[in-house]
Formats: sequence, structure tokens, C-alpha cells
Amino acid sequence: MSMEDYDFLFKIVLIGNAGVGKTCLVRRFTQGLFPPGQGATIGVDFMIKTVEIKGEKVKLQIWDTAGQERFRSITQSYYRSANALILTYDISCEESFRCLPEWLREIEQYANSKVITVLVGNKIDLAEKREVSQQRAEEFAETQNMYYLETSAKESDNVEKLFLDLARRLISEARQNTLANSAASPLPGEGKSIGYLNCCNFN
Ligand SMILES: Nc1nc2c(ncn2[C@@H]2O[C@H](COP(=O)(O)OP(=O)(O)OP(=O)(O)O)[C@@H](O)[C@H]2O)c(=O)[nH]1
Repeated sequence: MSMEDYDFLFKIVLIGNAGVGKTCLVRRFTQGLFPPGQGATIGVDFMIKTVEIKGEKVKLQIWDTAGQERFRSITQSYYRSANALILTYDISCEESFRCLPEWLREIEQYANSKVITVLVGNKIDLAEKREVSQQRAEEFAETQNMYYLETSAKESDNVEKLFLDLARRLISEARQNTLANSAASPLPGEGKSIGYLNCCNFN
């Protein structure tokens, strides 16, 4: 019997340009609110939410990083142990989309090679100000092997789905790893543990 209060633990890190809505997505998911006058994140913020998926408790450690360039060296150090990254841009801000290749280079350089990356186009409530079409974003995501989802932290569109789908994918990935590992284990079927993927891609 485990003494832990969860079956799975995953670390999710949000990255992307300043002002795209990373903090608002996290607040919406963890606290169910859209904070008025949300200030810029300084460095890195951290929240936890435990969800239940098919009867199993999944604890999500969610790290919200600052998008501003001047915090980049701090935020980079959080990529390494992430099980998943939520790369966010703002559908009403072309510039935030154009910066995505730069973010992908950061991921390549600092994150674990097994990390699951989801591309999120946020602020879909600003439909009349949209600068990046859904099709263009989907095509880009496909070339980069990323899942793509559009959200509104403000209207609460797809925010639960974003985190819950991600949790399901992480569970399925963890199970595959456990299966692969248990082939050599004397106790197959033990251990739903997760784990952080500790491989170092640092230069
Ligand atoms: N209309 C609309 N505005 C949003 C949405 N999400 C965030 N915003 C607004 O966008 C601004 C920036 O939101 P934040 O969540 O602070 O953005 P961030 O990506 O965390 O920014 P940094 O912390 O500087 O990296 C705020 O004024 C929010 O109110 C959304 O879904 N729709």
C-alpha cells in the first residue's frame, strides 16, 4: 500500500511569449477564475492540482514561467525535469506565433527528449482580432509533432480539456514505460510510479 496521496505525479511547464495568457490558463485550471489585471510573472510560479482520471489520483505540478526575455536563464532551468510542456501563443498576436520556432529551439536545447509538448493558441474569445488561423497553427503543430489546442482562459474554453488530455497522455506514456521496464523486472505489474525523466540534455 502506498502512503502517497496520488497514483501519478507529473510536472507540467508552461512557456511562451509574455502576455499570451500562461498565468491565466493556470489560474483558470487550478482555481477556476480569470484574474483581473494579471501582472507579468516574475521568474517562475508554481501550483498544484490533483485530478481524478478513471479512479486514479493524478497530481499535476504546474510551473508557470515568465515570458519576458530577461527571465529566460531562470526559466530554462525548469525545462529539464518537465514531463510535459505547454507552449502557448496568442491567436490575436502574430508576433507570439512567429516566435514559436525560437521556443522550439529552447525546448530542443533544454528539455528532456521524451517531453510531450502541446501547442496552445489562447484567447479564442478575441475571434474578431484573430491574426493566426487555426489551420495555419494546426499545420505548424503537425510539422513539429505537437498536439494543438485552442483555448480561452477568459471564457474557460478547452482549459480543462487541455490539462486533462495531457494528464491522460502522460499516464499512457508512463504505463508504456512501466511495461517496458517490467519486462526485465522480477515483479511485473508493480509500480505505477512515474517518474521524472531525468535525462540531461544540457550542454
Ligand atoms: N481576451 C483574453 N485575454 C486573456 C486571456 N488570457 C489572458 N488574457 C489577458 O492577457 C494578459 C496577459 O495574461 P497573463 O496570463 O499574465 O500572460 P502570461 O503569458 O502569463 O505573461 P507573462 O507572465 O509576462 O509571461 C492579461 O491582461 C490577461 O487578462 C484570454 O483567454 N482571453
